[in-house]
Amino acid sequence: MSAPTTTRTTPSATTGRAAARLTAVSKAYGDTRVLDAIDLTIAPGEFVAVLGPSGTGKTTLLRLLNGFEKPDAGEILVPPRVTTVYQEPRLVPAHRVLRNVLLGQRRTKGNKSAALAALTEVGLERHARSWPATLSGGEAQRVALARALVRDPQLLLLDEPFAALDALTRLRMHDLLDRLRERHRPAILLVTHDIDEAIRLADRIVMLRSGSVAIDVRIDVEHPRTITDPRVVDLRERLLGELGIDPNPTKENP
Ligand SMILES: Nc1ncnc2c1ncn2[C@@H]1O[C@H](COP(=O)(O)OP(=O)(O)OP(=O)(O)O)[C@@H](O)[C@H]1O
Repeated sequence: MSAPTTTRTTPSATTGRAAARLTAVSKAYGDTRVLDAIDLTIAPGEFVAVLGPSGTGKTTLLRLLNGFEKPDAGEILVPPRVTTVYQEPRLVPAHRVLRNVLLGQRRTKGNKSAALAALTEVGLERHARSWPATLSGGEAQRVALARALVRDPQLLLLDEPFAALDALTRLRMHDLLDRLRERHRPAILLVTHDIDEAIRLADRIVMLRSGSVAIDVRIDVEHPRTITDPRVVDLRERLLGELGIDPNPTKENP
């Protein structure tokens, strides 16, 4: 078996037509085998949603891609610019919004105007001088998105970024993510528990189960997708079935 590696590389140089590639990647914590020889390739600009029951290694997969974890075996190729947005916005309370967007970057005139432009893109330019504590949950998460965008990621990792938001704000965030994606075209890997969110946003859904890829399916349905579209209904039933959930719980059996 080859030694495990994580390599940051120019996508076109080593990964061919891929923004990220995992080859035979395994990861265990003690006796718990979390990922078992996973193969996964994400194309440049592709939006992949990762679903799966709790504890199947979704977050571990993401942590391998952003380099916070090392694989036990296999090879991971990622581009140089990888950025993660988490469920909680992770803003520094002692810094104003603009400085949070600039976090970790030099405070040059160019970087500042790029940060302001990113805040404008997420509709928060008027909050540039606000403190994080004065923002709503949705606004704070938009700042987190602006902070990710300003780094111009080739691979954007989203770890349940909308899970803590109310339903209406979540729908607005879906629209915003659509627009940002259209403009910036990073490859995206979204970890979510929300099947409808995955179907609404992604080009492709990967479902993990017991450390392996149980389903890997492209969503060939044009946007905007409606939940009544028969192709969406079929896909939803298939995904719910894999999770062991009845798609029509109120329907009476004949
Ligand atoms: N640092 C760690 N040390 C030990 N065990 C860990 C660690 N991180 C994760 N695990 C274990 O690895 C397994 C997979 O965890 P992971 O967080 O990747 O799952 P997940 O699919 O993201 O779960 P959820 O949907 O509940 O967020 C779990 O059994 C978890 O307890």
